[in-house]
Amino acid sequence: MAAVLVEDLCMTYRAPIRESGWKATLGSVFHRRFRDVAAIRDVSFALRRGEVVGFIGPNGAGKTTTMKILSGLLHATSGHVQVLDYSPWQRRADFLRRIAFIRGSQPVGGSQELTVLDSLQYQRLLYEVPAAEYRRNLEELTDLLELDDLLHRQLRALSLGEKMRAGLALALLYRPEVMFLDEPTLGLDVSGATSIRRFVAEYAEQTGATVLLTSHYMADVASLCPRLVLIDKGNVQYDGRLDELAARLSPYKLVRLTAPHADEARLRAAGELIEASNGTWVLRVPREDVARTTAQLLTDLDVADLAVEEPPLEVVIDRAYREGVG
Ligand SMILES: Nc1ncnc2c1ncn2[C@@H]1O[C@H](COP(=O)(O)OP(=O)(O)OP(=O)(O)O)[C@@H](O)[C@H]1O
Repeated sequence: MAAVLVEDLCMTYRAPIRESGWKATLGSVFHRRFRDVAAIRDVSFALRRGEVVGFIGPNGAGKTTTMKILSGLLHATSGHVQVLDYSPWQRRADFLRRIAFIRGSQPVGGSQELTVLDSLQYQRLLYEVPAAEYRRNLEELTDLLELDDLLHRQLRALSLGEKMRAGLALALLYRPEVMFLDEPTLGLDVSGATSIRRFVAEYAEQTGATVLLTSHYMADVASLCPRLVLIDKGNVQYDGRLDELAARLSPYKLVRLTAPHADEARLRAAGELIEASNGTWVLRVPREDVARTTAQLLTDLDVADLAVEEPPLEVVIDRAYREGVG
């Protein structure tokens, strides 16, 4: 059974039309006009239990809308959704205890006057976490999220990165089996983002949770998600392995070599030279030629170091957004 099943999902918002000027404003009090905004159209995908999947797409593609439907905050206009064995829009208490929807833009809700520990205790009551389980989970989360120094501080006084750590602890205290993570590293510095990534990977591995993650930071996707669902203008454009998407959209690999005495002309003959500094060279080489070219370079030149790299994921995804997956 799939942990998450989405079939032919459509969502159309009814948005009020607001014109500028006082006459129009006054008129709209009596005659409100609306327009339909199709946010997602015929979106289908399924997640197996324990999968960690990247859900990516440009701004306005429909990612948050889909996640809101999956967590039961919105009722889809049409289509079928099933999360674990539930229809999310019913928002049954037992469903809510098995999922978490965590947003980087609003990591912690509720009263901002409470301390992190008070909020965790309140969450425990709300989600009916047994006392022994609460103590065990709290200890584990405190350790994994380095919460020791935060527990006795008020939510309102936390920095963005600290809020995200507290938000994750609150959401994961009841051990949800499915996590919808909407831009969990939004606005975090490099080490803050890295620790959130490490935490998500460890949580998923330890608990076998299913994770659907949106992010505009390709480092999140590259480090966590072997599979991608790419959505654009409300439609799924790609659903498959990340490495296959990279291979499809970038028929080149990068060969980075250190060879201080190499002849530039010889290197240019081996591939497109895209970087050269202090004896380190980067060549763009067609995928099918990589093995032959690197063997030849190692034979012909005095090579101190050589590495074959995939092109940066940003480049691949930018191409997918601009030109489509094809
Ligand atoms: N409450 C709403 N009323 C009307 N239109 C909306 C509403 N919420 C979202 N939309 C529209 O639906 C579309 C999808 O929005 P959504 O927030 O799901 O995109 P997203 O992929 O999460 O974008 P981003 O990466 O910018 O967060 C957009 O065109 C957006 O303007």
